[in-house]
Amino acid sequence: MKTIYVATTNKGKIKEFEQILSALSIKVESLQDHVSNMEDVEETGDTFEENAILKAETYAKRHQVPVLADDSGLEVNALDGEPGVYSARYAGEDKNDQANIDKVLNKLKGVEIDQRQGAFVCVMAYAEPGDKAVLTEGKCHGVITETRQGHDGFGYDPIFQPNGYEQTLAELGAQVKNEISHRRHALNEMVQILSEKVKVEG
Ligand SMILES: O=c1[nH]c(=O)c2ncn([C@@H]3O[C@H](COP(=O)(O)OP(=O)(O)OP(=O)(O)O)[C@@H](O)[C@H]3O)c2[nH]1
Ligand SMILES: [Mg+2]
Repeated sequence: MKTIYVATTNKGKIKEFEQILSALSIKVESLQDHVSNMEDVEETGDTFEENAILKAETYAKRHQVPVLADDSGLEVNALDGEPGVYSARYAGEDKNDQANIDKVLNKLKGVEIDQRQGAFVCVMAYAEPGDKAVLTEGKCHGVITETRQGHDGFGYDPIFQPNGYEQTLAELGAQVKNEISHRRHALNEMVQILSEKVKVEG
């Protein structure tokens, strides 16, 4: 199978892509390690789908390699789906995880635990140079805790407790997260599609 390049500027995501895909026996490389000038793609879409397509198709065309990219984020029911597509930049353009967490916790101050449901969403896009992207989606449902707990992972992991667990993703650690995460679910489906594609294309 040809090498697929994972295109993301987020170090936390790269680690998860590599761990999940190696468990699924797929070899990937980081596009950032392959090219010297991986400039960020501007995320001008209003939906995860639009931004995932933008990233995969633009990087594939720009660097002439097959690309996997995702657009992901946290949707909180009590905040009408915020931070959503703006998850990385919720508290400002400098993408500060700690400030983003503070903003969510402040907005949810006084909201009871049974009203703090939310989900991580991941839209995965695979594109070959010049072709339209193929998309899959994964979700991980849970609740937003009242305080930060744990140090693993990235983003909002310290305040997200997946359904069926008593700890946050940051406490549960990479092994558990990568079994149950939105990214894992989206990649499982994508790997199925890519293996069918290989069979058809020979
Ligand atoms: O706690 C978290 N655990 C996760 O598993 C997770 N997945 C996404 N997110 C949040 O959503 C943003 C993605 O935004 P995003 O898809 O635009 O990615 P990004 O800007 O970080 O990098 P790139 O891939 O676009 O280069 C991230 O920065 C995080 O704030 C997560 N938070
Ligand atoms: Mg981004």
